[in-house]
Amino acid sequence: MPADLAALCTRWDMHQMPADLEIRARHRKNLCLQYIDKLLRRNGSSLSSISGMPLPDLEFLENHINTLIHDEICYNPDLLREEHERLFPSLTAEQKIVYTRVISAVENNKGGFFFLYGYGGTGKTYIWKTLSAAIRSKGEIVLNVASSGIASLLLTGGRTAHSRFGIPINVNEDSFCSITAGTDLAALLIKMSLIIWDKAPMMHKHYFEALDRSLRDIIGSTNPKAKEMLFGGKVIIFGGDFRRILPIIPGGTRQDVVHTSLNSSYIWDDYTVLKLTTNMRLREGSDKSNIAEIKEFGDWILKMGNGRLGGPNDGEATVDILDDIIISDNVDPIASLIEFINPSLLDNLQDTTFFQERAILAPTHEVVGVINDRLLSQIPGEDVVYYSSDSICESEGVDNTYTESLYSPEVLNGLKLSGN
Ligand SMILES: Nc1ncnc2c1ncn2[C@@H]1O[C@H](COP(=O)(O)OP(=O)(O)OP(=O)(O)O)[C@@H](O)[C@H]1O
Repeated sequence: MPADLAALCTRWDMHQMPADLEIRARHRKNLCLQYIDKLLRRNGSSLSSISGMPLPDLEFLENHINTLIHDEICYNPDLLREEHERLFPSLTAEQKIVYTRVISAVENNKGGFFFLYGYGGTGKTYIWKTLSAAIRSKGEIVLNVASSGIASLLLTGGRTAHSRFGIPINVNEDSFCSITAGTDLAALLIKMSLIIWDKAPMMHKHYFEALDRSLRDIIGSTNPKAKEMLFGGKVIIFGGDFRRILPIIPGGTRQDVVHTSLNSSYIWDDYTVLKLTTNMRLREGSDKSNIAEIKEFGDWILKMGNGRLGGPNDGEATVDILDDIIISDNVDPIASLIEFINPSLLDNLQDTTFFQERAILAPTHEVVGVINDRLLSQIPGEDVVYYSSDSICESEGVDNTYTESLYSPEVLNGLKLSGN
């Protein structure tokens, strides 16, 4: 939080407003404060929690609507209907079954917990988009979340589950999300019709259990029956593939990992599994030159996930990796990887789509750091470092100035945490 934010407030210019809208200085200031408050609330804070900050006038507070709900219902219904009309007819038979089951559960309003199981390319994201368009076009709320930031980018209005539900970083079997009754977030959760949670299997079961307890609590405050219902009687659909990344337990055994998975949770007793089995990346109309290659890779990765490569094994095997996904440069593999993903980097620096179309994924933050440093060293000009956060989350139990002082911005910025 910049220290001169209060001064900044008074200088804020309404250049974002339509030219024909004349707003007097007092109104301008209040709109500005309301806007900053909205940004803060999206990130679990508010103007009132920062000492010395002015608040919007009561006049504006009276008109204040729940910005979280507003954000979720402000989609253009005509565009959503068009999108739905485009996507729905092309759903395959198995995709339509998923769609119908979920839509029926939402319409019945009696809750439902689904798991959509399908390996990569079977069209899970396609279904999320179709479901979201169908429900949002009616003015209802769909919360699209994913277990990782990068996966959440694929969803319309997607957020990480952590930030959307205020899930604490350190959870245990008794944890709750940081959602307080009566807040904007609580009202959003009471009002929403469907939660879509993509790439769910990579999260520890305690995250889902924390959400279950919190929803029962929050929704139960308006409807006592919800306390006895899974996820407070809301419809929730998880998606993913257990062959991919499971929860990471530092130093954990195979049994530890299995024990922390979603399907080892008490919530799994009430699930309905829906399955997708057709690789839509190989459908008619796909780029023919790539189909054979995609099919070969798809079959190989599926066998790998099913433990069918490297002969009979009990979870450990020596597997031959396909030649085309191996970096054969033993001398400077990082440089080769960067060159492979970003060919002619310097010639493409001004091309705005160049970096949007490529990404290097790495298993740990250390490796991300090494690759980043190498890549940045190739780009001419001075480095500028922007930190995403330099204060500790209140939900982590930092409630006094002494503890806060232990976590200075320098300490926080020096941490290399696991996670996504
Ligand atoms: N019914 C469909 N009609 C046309 N294209 C489809 C259909 N279903 C999926 N696709 C396309 O197939 C490709 C793969 O689908 P999608 O990304 O939804 O799969 P996914 O299961 O989410 O994959 P991953 O798990 O790897 O993220 C996408 O290009 C998508 O647009």
